[in-house]
Amino acid sequence: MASTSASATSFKSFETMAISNNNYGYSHSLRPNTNHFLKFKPSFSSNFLSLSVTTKLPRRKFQVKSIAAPTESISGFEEMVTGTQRKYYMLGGKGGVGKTSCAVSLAVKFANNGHPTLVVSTDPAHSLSDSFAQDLTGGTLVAVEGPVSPLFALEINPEKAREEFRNVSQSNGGTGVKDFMDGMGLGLIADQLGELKLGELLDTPPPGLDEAIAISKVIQFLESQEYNMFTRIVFDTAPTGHTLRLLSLPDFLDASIGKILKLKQKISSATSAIKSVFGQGENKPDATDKLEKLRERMIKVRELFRDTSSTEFVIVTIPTVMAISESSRLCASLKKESVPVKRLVVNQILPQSASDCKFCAMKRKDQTRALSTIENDPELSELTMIQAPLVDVEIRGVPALQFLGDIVWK
Ligand SMILES: Nc1ncnc2c1ncn2[C@@H]1O[C@H](COP(=O)(O)OP(=O)(O)OP(=O)(O)O)[C@@H](O)[C@H]1O
Repeated sequence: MASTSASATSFKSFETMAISNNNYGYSHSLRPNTNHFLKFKPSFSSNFLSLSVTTKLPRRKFQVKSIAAPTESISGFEEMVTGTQRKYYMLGGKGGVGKTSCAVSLAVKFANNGHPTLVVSTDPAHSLSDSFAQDLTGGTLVAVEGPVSPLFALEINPEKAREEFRNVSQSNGGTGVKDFMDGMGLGLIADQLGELKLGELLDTPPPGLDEAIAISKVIQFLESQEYNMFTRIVFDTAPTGHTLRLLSLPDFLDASIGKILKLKQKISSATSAIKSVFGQGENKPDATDKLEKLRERMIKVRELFRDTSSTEFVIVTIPTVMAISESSRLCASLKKESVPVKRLVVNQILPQSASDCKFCAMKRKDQTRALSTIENDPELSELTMIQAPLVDVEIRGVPALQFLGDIVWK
């Protein structure tokens, strides 16, 4: 294990934490459309960590202060930030462990280190807007105010994305095509189409479908000239179960779409003769092209998840035995699917305190026990463990995210 030991000594890395924000709410930290160049001054001493963030406009000074010493664990951020080749980081884990906070703070840190960065939420229950304290809804790229280099966020509306997919697939394999074929006396092929049950799939989508479509949509954005500047893409993924199903879903969808396209070819050749007899014009370029494009993107999603040179899945967890067990299963599944995974963030570790109340003492004991299970876990012990403290302020708005990022991503 490349990090600090998971014993009680781990807790010595934090002193009691106190954070002030000069009485300004983080939610008002930066106004939209203001000049957002920052003076960014992190300073560390042996047991004091402070970060001043000053915006040119409006004239407000935010200070996030803590008497915490930086953690001992090293995330290997240097390696993550090096190089201009585009890299993808997918952060995932159990619900509520801090995936969004970790993902967003990483994105802010990339942007502050010179990388034009895109952070994407593929979690159906988005929280990017809440995390940045900025309205990012709308399914398109929105500039985040604050960081030095461009930082954009994208919240994909999963239902809308699925609806688009439905429209494309229905015009190929839905009732329109079936009725047309019935009319042409090609009922047998129509029955085969029915067997694909694509409509059913879209009415009761399996978990992971939305996310697969969401990721394919991101790829669609990134293919455009306008957005090829991004060198770091950070995904805030949906909770564990969805992510796992997502891994096998591209294969499934690829197979379904592949069948539809094959069938479509058969239909085209069968109907072209009829059309020539009845003098009907050639088909306009129809939705098949779109479907083919979608299929290509699905293949790219699958490849992306497994590309060790450009992609890494970072598991986020908390120090409880239950969360760690789930993380271990997630790690095993990711490895089985050949998804590159190197780092484990253990979030919300209790800071050291000289005077624990009974409750805190119990909690600390539990956390110590949970951390020691990581050391003995065959899957997780191989990963670089990054310890992130539980801070006594809500991680909301760019200044707070910068603060968290500087503690976690070192
Ligand atoms: N290290 C931390 N210290 C204090 N609060 C934290 C920390 N990490 C996360 N939180 C808080 O915990 C809550 C949940 O965090 P977050 O939204 O990042 O989790 P999530 O795993 O993305 O949740 P979900 O699965 O619901 O999307 C938020 O209020 C966040 O501010």
